[in-house]
Amino acid sequence: MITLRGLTKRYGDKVAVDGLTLEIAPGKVTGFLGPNGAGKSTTMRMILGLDRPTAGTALIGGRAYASLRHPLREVGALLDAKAVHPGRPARAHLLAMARSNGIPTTRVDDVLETVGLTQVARKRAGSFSLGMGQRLGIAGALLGDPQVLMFDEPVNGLDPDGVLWVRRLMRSLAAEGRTVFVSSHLMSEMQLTADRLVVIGKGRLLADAPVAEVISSSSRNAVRVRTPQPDALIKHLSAEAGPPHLTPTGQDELMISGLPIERIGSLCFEHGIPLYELSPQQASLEEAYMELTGASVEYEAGVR
Ligand SMILES: Nc1ncnc2c1ncn2[C@@H]1O[C@H](COP(=O)(O)OP(=O)(O)OP(=O)(O)O)[C@@H](O)[C@H]1O
Repeated sequence: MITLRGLTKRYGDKVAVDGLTLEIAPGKVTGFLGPNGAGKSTTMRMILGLDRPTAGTALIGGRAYASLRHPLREVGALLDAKAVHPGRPARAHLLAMARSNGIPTTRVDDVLETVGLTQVARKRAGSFSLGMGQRLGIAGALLGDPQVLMFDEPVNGLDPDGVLWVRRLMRSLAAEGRTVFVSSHLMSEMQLTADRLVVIGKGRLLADAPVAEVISSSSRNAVRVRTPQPDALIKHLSAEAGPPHLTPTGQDELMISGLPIERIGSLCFEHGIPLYELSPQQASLEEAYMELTGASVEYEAGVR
């Protein structure tokens, strides 16, 4: 469990993280989303004691990182895969980490095997590709067999095979009852990997809910209706209290949002309007995310 209470970080006038209060529960993959500069890395750094909060607290299993005797056995993290001495072989890097945290050295070969780096364990980390570097970073996070794991953009640079492997790894770590907190900009990947989402913008909490709830709250959820009598349907829909939003998408086709599918079906039945299609159109996580964060995007490219 990770617990944040009023967690705040200011850099001069800039508020990077603004009063975050939330719990990241065990047994789940919690995705951490937000536009560039939203404060995700700063939040993770404060949880790991790498940045000092201006106000508030961040606790791991009820304790501050600084008070953990063997931190790697409590929390494993991949923040920056490049933060490895380039001249040091992968195995030596992990051995040094293990020794400084009272972790048996047999774990080193176990995690090298888990991440698929056994064959290249004696090669210098500096010679690794981006994807191999990510795998080494993940090996470091897993080394102490911790209950809490945090990954900042873990699939960055991985090929499709690697992306699938990371997804399965996150799911299996959560299934073992661990707390898995992972940031990403890849919405389709998060939709497949996460149980729950924490979305922030300009340092503030925008959403903290199960993935399905974040998606269902989007106004992009709609119902597609095909009927030979669209005008009759439009007339009856307009008479509804709180009229729905209608978009004609073809000669005999309408997209309707803001009215339950059951009500649309009943209206058609009551007024004898034939239906050729009545189907829910679910918003993607990407659409829901864009809607949530629209007002919080800090670095926006000009439209060309
Ligand atoms: N050491 C620092 N000094 C000053 N400002 C900082 C520092 N570190 C971060 N910031 C600012 O704090 C804000 C949050 O940055 P942070 O890196 O946490 O965002 P992020 O959500 O991780 O972004 P990205 O998705 O681009 O990685 C940004 O505006 C950033 O410029």
